[in-house]
Amino acid sequence: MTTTGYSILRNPFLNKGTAFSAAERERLGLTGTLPSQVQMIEEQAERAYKQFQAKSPLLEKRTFLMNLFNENVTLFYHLMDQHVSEFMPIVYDPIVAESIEQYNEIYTNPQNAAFLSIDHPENIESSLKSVADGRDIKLVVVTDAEGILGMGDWGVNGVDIAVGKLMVYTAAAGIDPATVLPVSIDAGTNNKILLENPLYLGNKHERIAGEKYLEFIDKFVTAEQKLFPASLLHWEDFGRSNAQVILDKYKDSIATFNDDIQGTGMIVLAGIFGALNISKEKLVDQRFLTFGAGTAGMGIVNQIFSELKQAGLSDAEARSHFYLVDKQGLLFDDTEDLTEAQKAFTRSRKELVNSEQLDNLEAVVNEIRPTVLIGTSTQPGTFTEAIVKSMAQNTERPIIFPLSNPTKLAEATAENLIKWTDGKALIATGIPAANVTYKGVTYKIGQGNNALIYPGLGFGLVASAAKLLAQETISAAIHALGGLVDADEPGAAVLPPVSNLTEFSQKIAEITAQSVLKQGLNREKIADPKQAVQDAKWSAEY
Ligand SMILES: NC(=O)c1ccc[n+]([C@@H]2O[C@H](COP(=O)([O-])OP(=O)(O)OC[C@H]3O[C@@H](n4cnc5c(N)ncnc54)[C@H](O)[C@@H]3O)[C@@H](O)[C@H]2O)c1
Ligand SMILES: O=C(O)C[C@H](O)C(=O)O
Ligand SMILES: [Mn+2]
Repeated sequence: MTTTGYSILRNPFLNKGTAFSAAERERLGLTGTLPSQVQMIEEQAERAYKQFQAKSPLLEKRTFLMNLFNENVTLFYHLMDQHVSEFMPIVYDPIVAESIEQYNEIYTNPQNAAFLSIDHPENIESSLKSVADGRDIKLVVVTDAEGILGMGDWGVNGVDIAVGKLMVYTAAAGIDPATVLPVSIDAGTNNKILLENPLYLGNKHERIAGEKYLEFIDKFVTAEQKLFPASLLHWEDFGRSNAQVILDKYKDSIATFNDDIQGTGMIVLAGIFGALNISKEKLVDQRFLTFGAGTAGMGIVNQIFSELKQAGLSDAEARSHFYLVDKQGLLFDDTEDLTEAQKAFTRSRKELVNSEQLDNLEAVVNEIRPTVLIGTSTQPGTFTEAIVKSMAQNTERPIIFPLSNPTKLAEATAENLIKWTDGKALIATGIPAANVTYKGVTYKIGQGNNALIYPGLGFGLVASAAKLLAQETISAAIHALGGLVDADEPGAAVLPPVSNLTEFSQKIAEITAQSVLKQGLNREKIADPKQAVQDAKWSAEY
């Protein structure tokens, strides 16, 4: 990195803008390049926030923040620290979805992301090196954008989700933004809108799949590990047919996790624990219905399954708690087109006399009377009044999590769920939801989004120099978060509020680091895990 003159003003990791002192200006060859007043970061943040407030609509606010990030990373995070609940939905879900849809039209600056093209595997290593620009990379978020949120294939546009996820990492947990790298794997796209858009910035051909794709992924992992051997590799928004395959291939040899599978499984189980704290019920007494048994749905099922087994249930007993509904209806062992992950949790037709009729969610809810209903289907409005009322008839405190993102894809709104169950439903939604006031009680709605857990988990792994992520660590982090609910407050949420994100991310990071050390999975010697987390924490000050 060049560190003098205009090159420093144009380097977002080093730039302080008007906050460079007279001495620094002198030393760095900046005298005369800035107005004479030297400002504090607080003054810069005040000005930036006023500029932010003047922008409308939210997508414009997002563009403003991205430009600020491109100019001065420290100032961006200083401001985000002050307004985390306000900025989260803009920097991240749901507004990130709009920015992805309009990426080619609103494109400004690649935000220090690496763009890897499937047509040029020979460039993987040199590209990663160029983008890192000598920085010591500790965390990589990679997407191939085949399954962006619930919106499907968005080709190179999907890079924004990797950027957004990393912004949440720093704002929530305090990972040094100079040590992170967003990566777009451009394997082509099957999205016709993009292929027909003359402004499309990615590879203008169909998605490459199969052997060639997996070879490219392998080359990427090899290069990434070679260049950044101390890094954690986070997979985001891969398609259903690749996400689990890739995770299984690498999870036992490097520090890695898939956010949609594992992060989502973790946040949902933490939310269920929060709900059970409120209803004073037990996990082993629940019947789980997952609507949309894809990447996230199966990640959730497997996480709960693992917890049930830890509670002493046999494999068969634990499996008997689950019912999966996908496009085909309730999944039976003779259903066609089952995925590998689904096969372990199908039902037998013998157990249900009217199995032929169980081809839609309503029939299944009426028949099996779930106590927990999870939506990861990408199908908006599918938790209908009839379905929700049926659940409420059969269980005192139904746990209902419509998790599909972004906003337009949610299976139900929190407001309707409260109304239809007369305030009985225990709810978490994928995107942020406002409080719901009903019959004099104000219900707070937890955000069941993996963003509430992956930053603490990932930061804890980085801070403890973890070689691998073990199930035991995942479980420890879940319990840490699920226990943070104030169960006795009327209308309590099942998860802690985003406004406390930095506090609970710190706690999750500490628990994660402790667990890594307990299992001897740390690459380096670390005396005190809490101290290691503290020492690794970056703060947005000059
Ligand atoms: N809140 C969170 O933290 C979180 C985390 C991950 C994913 N999600 C959301 O979950 C949704 C699914 O994501 P994914 O990564 O699992 O995608 P995916 O494509 O892997 O899975 C979606 C599943 O839904 C099924 N489906 C489609 N139409 C259906 C229908 N009509 N009825 C029943 N099932 C149907 C698909 O066959 C597939 O199995 C997305 O909207 C995503 O934003 C939320
Ligand atoms: O990105 C999000 O908001 C959560 C999750 O990873 C998703 O894919 O929906
Ligand atoms: Mn995701």
